[in-house]
Amino acid sequence: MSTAAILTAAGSGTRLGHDMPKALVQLAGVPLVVRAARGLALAGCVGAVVVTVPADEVRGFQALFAGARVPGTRLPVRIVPGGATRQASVAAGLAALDDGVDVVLVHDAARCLTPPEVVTRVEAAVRAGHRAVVPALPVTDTIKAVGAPDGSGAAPVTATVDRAALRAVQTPQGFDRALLEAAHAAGAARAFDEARAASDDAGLVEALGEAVWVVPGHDRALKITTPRDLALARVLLDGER
Ligand SMILES: Nc1ccn([C@@H]2O[C@H](COP(=O)(O)OP(=O)(O)OP(=O)(O)O)[C@@H](O)[C@H]2O)c(=O)n1
Ligand SMILES: C[C@](O)(CO)[C@H](O)COP(=O)(O)O
Repeated sequence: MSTAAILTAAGSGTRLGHDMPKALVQLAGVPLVVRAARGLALAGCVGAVVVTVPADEVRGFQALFAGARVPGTRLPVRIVPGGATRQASVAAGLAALDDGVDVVLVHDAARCLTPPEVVTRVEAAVRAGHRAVVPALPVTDTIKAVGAPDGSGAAPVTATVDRAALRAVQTPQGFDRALLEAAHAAGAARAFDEARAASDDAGLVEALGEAVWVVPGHDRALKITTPRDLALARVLLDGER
């Protein structure tokens, strides 16, 4: 039995605002998707990676992963067309896994600086018997629930949430394969509607009534969503040199 990763890279990157899919945007000369795949390879516990990509970009991504390996490593890569939502892309990745895979890590290409130790921590927790595991960080802002905005755009606060009980969830999220497949099958009707699709895979597992466990995440596992995130990632890399 082995562990595989599904690396989601089929998004367009609207909020980043480049004229190419976000996963192809370069950070210090390396596309985000290649950085993310290298992080998975460095962890040492992943035996294969399935990358979900925009349907019209399959050849371009295949060229990035020449020889169907993560560049600079021997880790095998399969490129598959993703779907209309992240949930649909993960479902497409699941369908492409080899038979011998029993643990699946689902990771965002957009979280391309995730340290390998986070990957190994999540995978080890699944192997230890926690069938659904997410890395996460405590929240540092005060979080308030709000109601509908009034005519001026100001929204009334309806509650202040106890932040001690909250966590901001990252990827990779790790799962027993059978559980993840059951969760995606049960949530399949939501997959093609962005408004109803699950924003993460653990949410589909929770909807089944199954337990999801949290392990420590990492500041560097930030999701590159906006130009500000990309600038922050550049600063983090510069700080390393
Ligand atoms: N249909 C989709 C949408 C998203 N993703 C992937 O899911 C991850 C998290 O999505 P997000 O950061 O929201 O990326 P985009 O959807 O590209 O961003 P935007 O909403 O700004 O277009 C990304 O690695 C993205 O490539 C995917 O594989 N398939
Ligand atoms: C999966 C995820 O990265 C966990 O925080 C997040 O939910 C993805 O959300 P997005 O709106 O698809 O970026």
